Amino acid sequence: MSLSIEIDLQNEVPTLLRYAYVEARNDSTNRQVSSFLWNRYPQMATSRNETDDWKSAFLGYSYPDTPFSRVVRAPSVPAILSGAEAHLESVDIAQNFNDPELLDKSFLNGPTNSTILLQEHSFLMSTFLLAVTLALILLLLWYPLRYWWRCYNLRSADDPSSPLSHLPLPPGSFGLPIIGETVSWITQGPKFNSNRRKKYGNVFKTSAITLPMVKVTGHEYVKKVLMGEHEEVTTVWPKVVQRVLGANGIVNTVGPSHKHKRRMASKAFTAKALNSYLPRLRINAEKNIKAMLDEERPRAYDRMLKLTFEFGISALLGFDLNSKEIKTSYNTFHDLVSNIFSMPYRIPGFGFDKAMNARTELLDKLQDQIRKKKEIVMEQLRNGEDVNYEEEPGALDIILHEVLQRSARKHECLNSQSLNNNYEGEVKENLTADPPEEPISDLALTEMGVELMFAGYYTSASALTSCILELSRNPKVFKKLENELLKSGILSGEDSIDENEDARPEFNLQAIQKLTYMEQVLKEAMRLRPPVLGGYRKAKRTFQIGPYRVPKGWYVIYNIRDTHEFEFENMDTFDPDRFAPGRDLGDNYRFIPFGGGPRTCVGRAYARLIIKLALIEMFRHFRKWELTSDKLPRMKAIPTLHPVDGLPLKLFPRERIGVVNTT
Ligand code: HEM
Repeated sequence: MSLSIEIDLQNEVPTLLRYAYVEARNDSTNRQVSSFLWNRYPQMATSRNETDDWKSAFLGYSYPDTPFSRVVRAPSVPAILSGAEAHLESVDIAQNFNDPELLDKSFLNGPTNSTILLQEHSFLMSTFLLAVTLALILLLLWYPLRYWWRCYNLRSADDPSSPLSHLPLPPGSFGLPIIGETVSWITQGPKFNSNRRKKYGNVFKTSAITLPMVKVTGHEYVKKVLMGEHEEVTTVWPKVVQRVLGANGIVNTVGPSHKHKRRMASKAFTAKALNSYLPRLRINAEKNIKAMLDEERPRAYDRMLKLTFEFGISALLGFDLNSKEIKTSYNTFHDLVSNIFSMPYRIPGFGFDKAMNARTELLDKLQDQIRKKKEIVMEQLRNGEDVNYEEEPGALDIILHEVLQRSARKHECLNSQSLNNNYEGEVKENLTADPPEEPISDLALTEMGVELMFAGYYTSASALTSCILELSRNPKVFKKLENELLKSGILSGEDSIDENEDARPEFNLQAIQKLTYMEQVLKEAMRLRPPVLGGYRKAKRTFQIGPYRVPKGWYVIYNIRDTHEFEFENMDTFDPDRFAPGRDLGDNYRFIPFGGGPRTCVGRAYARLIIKLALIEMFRHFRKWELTSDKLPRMKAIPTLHPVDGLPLKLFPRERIGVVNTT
């Protein structure tokens, strides 16, 4: 009992102070005390008015409209006041007012130990009770919630019009209500798939981010999904990817328009086009690999990112930027790519917002360039000229040329007005061709430029880093590749390739394509560590996969890494001879680092070229490289597979660049 009185008094200190204050103010001789109290304990009333209310209330007045007066009229107040009075009687107010310390003691005494204990206990007790209540509620709701979640997902699988509705759904679990298996997916990494594959097989259902989906592994099922593009499935990238890359490029376009854009883009990756990129790429490769010599702690992945980015700027976009401009655009692209798999909530300063800001900045710059390029191409077309490969066009220039040329041919309106001023509208009006070819607008070309960069430089840097990693761990493979390069004559040649253009004979696409062992090494690196782990699709209609049905509207994810694991024995052994000429791989869909079917990677020939070029430069400059740690680096899958530490290397430069010591 006594404890509770103490608590009351403690809790009511402000009341006591108010009481004292009112008392003091009532007494005209005690004005001094009153102002002292006001200054010292301003917290006792939020305003003088409030105190006046209190005073009035205490004296028996009431102001019905003031909240304070309502408090005063509360039934507990008289009791508090009498408690306060009782307390004050034992305190000589007038005396204590002159002694602040005493006043503190009288009014603001801290709670006794037992009071604190009781307060802590009561806090713990109420937390405990709250937790128990919540647990009970959850327990009661658990089974109904799970049942609802199951029904909700099963309802989404209903497609009565489908002749396949009698087939069972793939095995698997929808996980926890609402969040599904999202948490396990994020936390378990590759084990998420492998554990479930062991349990359910190569086709299983799951649910993540509230969406029911089917995950597919193995050449048979993956082929079915990839070949079903446009008919049974359609590509659907996550929302943020869609927004950041835009709806007009290749990646997010579907149907005939997609086919048309791919056809245009593929012109930029013919042998002729690739050969025309080579001189620029070689200079860039040499500059970047050489720069590693000056670095205190060179990291392979970081350098390869810079290198593939610069490759992209010059060969894909066809820009000639100075080092400052390259650095600025590198940072902007980095913001775009590294945040492209963020949560779809645009909050200033967070991932999605950063990626969108980067998009706006890049589109602004690119659109300007495209307008200028367009004028040049228009002039060439008017003069009846084809792409001038001597002038080292970028992939985007070649695509632009193709787009404008086709449009001009098709509509027989090669006059500057129609193409310059209202290109999109003009073509739309006259469109009668079969299959329909959507006009490719400036925006579409701009978005294609951004997406070629996006799709190209992180992926290639990832594959290159895996090659470098495995070559450092497999000296025999290193030696064999070195010998191949030596025999080809590609390694010879002095330092400055731009000044000694003929120093390395036959340095062209065909010569690089003859490096079969290098191709094997690259394939094996991408088998073991595919840069892209899989792809997203959505079922356009209910379709069959194995003995199961995939319902219309469900998401389908095909697994690249898991397919390699399933299809190849000794997944973790690095053995380029798996891909030796004459070794029959069987079905093409057993090895799918570039995907397959109508959505197969558009830039794969370019990617293989730049990776090989960079490796050649590595061999020209270094007789050996080693990892700085004995342990394999930890890998991260987003945005593409890469070592978290950037893969620091110890480099062993060659005495003379390009000269291999064969002893
Ligand atoms: C080693 C490097 C690369 C790898 C491993 C890779 C992998 C892939 C994969 C797996 C896909 C299919 C995605 C899907 O099925 O949804 C793809 C698509 C694509 N890739 Fe690559 N890629 C690489 C380099 C490049 C480069 C250098 C470019 C451009 C120059 C590029 C441009 C594209 C484009 C535009 C698509 C979308 C195709 C479409 O939707 O029709 N990729 N890539």
